[in-house]
Amino acid sequence: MWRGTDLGESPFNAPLTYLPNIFSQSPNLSQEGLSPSLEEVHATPPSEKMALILPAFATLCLAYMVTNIIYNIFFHPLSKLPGPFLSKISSIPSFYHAYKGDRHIWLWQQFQIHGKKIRAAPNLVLFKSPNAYNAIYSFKSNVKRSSFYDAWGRNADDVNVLMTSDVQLHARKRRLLSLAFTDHSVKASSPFMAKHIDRWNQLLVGEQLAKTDGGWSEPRDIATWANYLVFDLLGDLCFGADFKTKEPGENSLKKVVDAFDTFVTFNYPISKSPLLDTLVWLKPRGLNSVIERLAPQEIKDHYALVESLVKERMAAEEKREVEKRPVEREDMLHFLCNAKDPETGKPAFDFKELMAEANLLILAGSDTTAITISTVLFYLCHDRRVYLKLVREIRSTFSNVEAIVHCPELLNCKYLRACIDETLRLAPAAPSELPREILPGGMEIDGDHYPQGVVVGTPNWSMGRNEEHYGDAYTFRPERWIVSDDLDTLNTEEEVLRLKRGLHTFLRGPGDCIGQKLAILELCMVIARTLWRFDVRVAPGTHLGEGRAELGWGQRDPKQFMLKDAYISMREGPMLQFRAREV
Ligand code: HEM
Repeated sequence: MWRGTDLGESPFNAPLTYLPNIFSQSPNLSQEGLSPSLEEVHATPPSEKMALILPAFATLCLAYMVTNIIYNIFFHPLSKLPGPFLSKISSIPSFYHAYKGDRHIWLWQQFQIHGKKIRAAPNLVLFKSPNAYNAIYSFKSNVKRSSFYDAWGRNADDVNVLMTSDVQLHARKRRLLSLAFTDHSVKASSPFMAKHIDRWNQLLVGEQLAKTDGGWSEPRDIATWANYLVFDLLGDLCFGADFKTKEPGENSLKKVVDAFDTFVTFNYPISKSPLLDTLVWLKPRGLNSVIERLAPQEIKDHYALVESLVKERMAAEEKREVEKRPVEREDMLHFLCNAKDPETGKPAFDFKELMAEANLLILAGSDTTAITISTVLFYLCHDRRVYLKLVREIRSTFSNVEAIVHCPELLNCKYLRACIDETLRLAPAAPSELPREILPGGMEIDGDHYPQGVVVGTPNWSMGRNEEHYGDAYTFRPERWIVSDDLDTLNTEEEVLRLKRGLHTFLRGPGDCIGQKLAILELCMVIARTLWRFDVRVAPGTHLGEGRAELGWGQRDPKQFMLKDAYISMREGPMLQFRAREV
């Protein structure tokens, strides 16, 4: 393919904000009659000046756009790549599908039409191949997070590890944050989890148990119920606060969960829009304060609450250290407050950094895990064979529910883990690509060279449905992740390793999910405790979350869970019922 010119050298790579500068520097424009001379402009009254300047400016913009389109179609380093025609010239299709929430489906359709790689926007190449995945996201990759991530920060102080695109700065932040994610801290989170899951289980069956038909509970929309469980759990785990959103009755914090979903759904199309660079430029120049002022009251209240919790805890931890008292709560905030920078021996985080990371943890950890709880339960309740096999594993491994904690028996429940992996393959918490920008020097992907400045990625929804890699890619079959010499489920170690090279829903490499061990523990405990106690079924007559014919190509199968793409996945359902287990 092409070798040579990096995108950074192209005048068309400049953000739209700099448009007037680019054109005012061109020596030919006034000679060509596109704009008036300086003398003419100075001699005319202001209203007439505007009458001259506006058409000239419009003409310049038009000329820029036409030139840009021609460049993108014929001369751009990505011009030979397959993909929808409109995407060659503009990010509008990408923006439109982000706005509709079906960008992951649109990308999947483009792979079906064009093959293993597509140009999804003028400067964006996406791949559907494990080799490309490993080239883009590994520790050796010559990439950084793209400007997509710059669209998400609240203000100049809100720079957390996820939004840091500078490679060295990210590595430093990451090293410090990982001090709070040790094996010890994950194990210490188990009692917090047990407490919240048990209460959640109680509420799921409610007072209805044995009163309604066959002892089944009222139908529960698991999307909402899982949101509340995880939000409460992370509140407790991160800040030592019980948000109580899962409890019945009024609670203003319940609205925070929805408000964050609204914020993500609003921000995602912006981060995929042709105006991204302009908006990112405007953010520190006033746009951030406008957005902050317009934010829903629930979000403002939530940040204020987190701020006071962090301040209180910092003071309490300092006091405890001075008084040399033992630790009262081993939660995330305890580990973050006490983390020391290994190079300086000083506290790893100041107040602002602590706020930024604490807010990220609750956001990054809540929606993702809640989505996966909903999706695991969806797939289990839509496949009786898998459901019964998993129930048998859980109930035969543990003689009582209290034993389901952070322990080798739980982490060795192979079928449980395989069900989670299979769910994350088909319904990833982040369904589209996690975009990375190529650094100076360019890089090889799938045998082709790509220059500096190109943005690349591998969309998770399409990767998980790669028939070349998985064969029966659309079937929910957890057995594919387990080595077995049983004749019905025969599977070799090599085959499992080969499959694992294609599935990285927690990402891989320098920016992988720092909370993945915590998330796996939480998912295992929620599913195992719930299925140990209850029989579960889809509420008769309900179909929430299922694929439907009217949704169109790629979304018709009722056995597949349908998501909306808002960088993280949005969803509804399933509607489930619970009753005390019969055996
Ligand atoms: C099923 C649950 C989860 C999934 C599928 C998941 C997935 C991911 C993915 C794909 C990324 C990379 C995002 C990107 O580069 O755009 C990520 C990053 C991250 N996740 Fe998770 N996550 C989960 C749960 C959690 C939990 C429970 C926490 C913490 C409480 C957490 C904290 C983070 C943080 C801090 C990052 C940024 C890491 C960095 O930039 O170095 N996640 N996660």
